[in-house]
Amino acid sequence: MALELDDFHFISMDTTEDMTRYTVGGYHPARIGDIISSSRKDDSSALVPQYRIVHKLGFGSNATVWLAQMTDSPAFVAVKITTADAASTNEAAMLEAVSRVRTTGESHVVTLLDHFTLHGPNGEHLALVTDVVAPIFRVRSDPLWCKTAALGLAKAVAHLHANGIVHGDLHLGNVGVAIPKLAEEDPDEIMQYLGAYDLTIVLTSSATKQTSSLPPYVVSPCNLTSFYKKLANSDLPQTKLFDFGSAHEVGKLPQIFQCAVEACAPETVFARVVEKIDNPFMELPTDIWALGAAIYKIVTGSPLFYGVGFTGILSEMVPMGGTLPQAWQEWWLGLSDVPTVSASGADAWWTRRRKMIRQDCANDADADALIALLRKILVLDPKARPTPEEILQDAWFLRIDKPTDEKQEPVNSQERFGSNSSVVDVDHLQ
Ligand SMILES: Nc1ncnc2c1ncn2[C@@H]1O[C@H](COP(=O)(O)OP(=O)(O)OP(=O)(O)O)[C@@H](O)[C@H]1O
Repeated sequence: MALELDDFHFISMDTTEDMTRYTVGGYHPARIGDIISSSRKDDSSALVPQYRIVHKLGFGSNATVWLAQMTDSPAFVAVKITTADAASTNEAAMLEAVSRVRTTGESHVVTLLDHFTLHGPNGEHLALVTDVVAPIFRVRSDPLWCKTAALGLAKAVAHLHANGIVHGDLHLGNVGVAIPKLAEEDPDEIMQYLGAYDLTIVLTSSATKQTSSLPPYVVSPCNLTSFYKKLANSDLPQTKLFDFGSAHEVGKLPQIFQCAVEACAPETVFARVVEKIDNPFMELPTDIWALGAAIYKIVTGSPLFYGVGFTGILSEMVPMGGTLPQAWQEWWLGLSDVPTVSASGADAWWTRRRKMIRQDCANDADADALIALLRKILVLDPKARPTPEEILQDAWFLRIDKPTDEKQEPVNSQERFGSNSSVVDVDHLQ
């Protein structure tokens, strides 16, 4: 298929990156088969590791991410190439800081294997080489699988926080699961399994606009989901947290502020929406709220809040907590038609959610334990939220339940998503 650049922005933004960002300061115009390294392309130094791009893994607002192989090894890696404007982020430094201190047991953060500056027509980009993961949301499975995935994510947060690092953009779009058997598979068979490339040719309306800033085509990300399922079979997942583009040391501001609607902590939304602070402080408890929202979504498959956007989300958050921080009183009382904030109102909120949560838990007791944990985490006062260690010791994580066949009423879409079911995926506040 060939599209003119002017059409592209509207047609294919969901499956590929925004084409208008292929400009100076934007994405690097990578192509399948490109060999990239820290040196310029004409420097053939054998000592510098080189990576051949073989497929697309994904894209975000700050980067495209590619499946690649080292030229001297068949092993697959992920190469994240940032936009030139985002090249100065401290993502590599944050990942290095996290990797420096080893965890006991398996790691739940992607491993930084290499990083370098890539020179291209749109500027200098940061290239980060890590292990390849499968998207957690697409591969989620039964209740024990989900609990294991949630436990891994809590361990990742514990590891970061023990090292004084706030992730800052913790949502399921930034969480994957390791594909440990990837290295054992025949690379040719893997490529066969990923199937044909879905390419869209980029043709500008006039020849003068066809600059080297543009790639010759854009490619849709490959589908690792069925491949992961084939390899993992019934194995329990090893969760891996990635995208450290908003990560920062405790007490410092992130270089890039962005927060997914479904994971943004109340104090951050309040600072942005009510206090109009452009780059609010995001401290450790903001990650804890996001962890609670992520656990909710891993288990239920649905976001905590749906289709309400940043302005509506605050009034959704208040009734579920049951108490109102002092600093919020004036704002809350200034709104019209708001309910009285009370503990019984919060009980009623969680009772309404219970049916949906129960649907994806092993049994009634498992669902009740999860709700008790979520109610400890999802509180408006950041200081009242538990630490990752307390979360890891929580009764819900300590129990392994066998699914029972207690009969469940099916959940309808109104109960799953609420009445605002119009927004589909991760929406960011930037
Ligand atoms: N290690 C990896 N293995 C497999 N896929 C990955 C990996 N890292 C990233 N991806 C894919 O690429 C996408 C974009 O990556 P990432 O979130 O790091 O980019 P970003 O531009 O920083 O995102 P954002 O829009 O949140 O700023 C991810 O959503 C995921 O689908």
